[in-house]
Amino acid sequence: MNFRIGQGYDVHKLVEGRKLILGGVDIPHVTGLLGHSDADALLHAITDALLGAVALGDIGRHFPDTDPRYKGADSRVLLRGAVALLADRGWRPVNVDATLIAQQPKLAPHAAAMVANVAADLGIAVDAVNIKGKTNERLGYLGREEAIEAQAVVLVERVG
Ligand SMILES: Nc1ccn([C@@H]2O[C@H](COP(=O)(O)O)[C@@H](O)[C@H]2O)c(=O)n1
Ligand SMILES: C[C@@]1(CO)OP(=O)(O)OP(=O)(O)OC[C@H]1O
Repeated sequence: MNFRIGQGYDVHKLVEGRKLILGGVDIPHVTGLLGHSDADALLHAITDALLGAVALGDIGRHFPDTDPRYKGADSRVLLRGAVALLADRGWRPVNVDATLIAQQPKLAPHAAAMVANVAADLGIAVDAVNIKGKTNERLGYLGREEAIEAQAVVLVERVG
C-alpha cells in the first residue's frame, strides 16, 4: 500500500482585534480569527488531513491548546511538525486540495501566496497545492461573517 488519503476540517470565530492569517498570509481585514495559536484555520485543516492520512489522530493530540508553547503559535510551524511526524514514519505529501469558506474578504487575490507557503512547508511543488475560496451565500454563521471554515484533502505516499 503506497498511497493514503486524509481529510481535515477547521473553523475559527472572527473577532475584532485579531489578525486574519490564512495559509500563513496576513490578510488585511476588519476582523481576524480567534484561537490559542494564530488560528490559521486553513493550515489546521491541512495539518489534520496529513495526520489523518497516516492515522496519527489530530492536531490537538500533537499540539494541544492547553500547552503554553503553542500560545500565539505560527501554524506553519505546526504544519511542518506534522510533515516531520509523517516523514519519521516513511510518508510524504503528494498533493493538497483545500477550500476556505469565507463570506469576506475575497481570498482569490491571496491564493498564490498561500499556495507558496503550503508548498514550501510540505516540500512539494506549487502545482501540487490548490486553495479555493467560497462564500456561504450569506447563509448561517459563515454567511454572517462570524467565522471562517476550512476543508482540506491530502494524498500522501510511502517514501522509497
Ligand atoms: N472568500 C471568497 C469567496 C469567493 N471567492 C471567489 O468567488 C467565486 C465565487 O464564490 P461563490 O461563493 O459566490 O460561489 C469563487 O469561486 C472564488 O473564485 C473568493 O475569492 N474569496
Ligand atoms: C492549534 C491549537 C494549538 O495552539 O489551537 P487553536 O489555535 O485554538 O486551534 P484549533 O484548531 O482549535 O485546535 C488545535 C490546537 O491544538
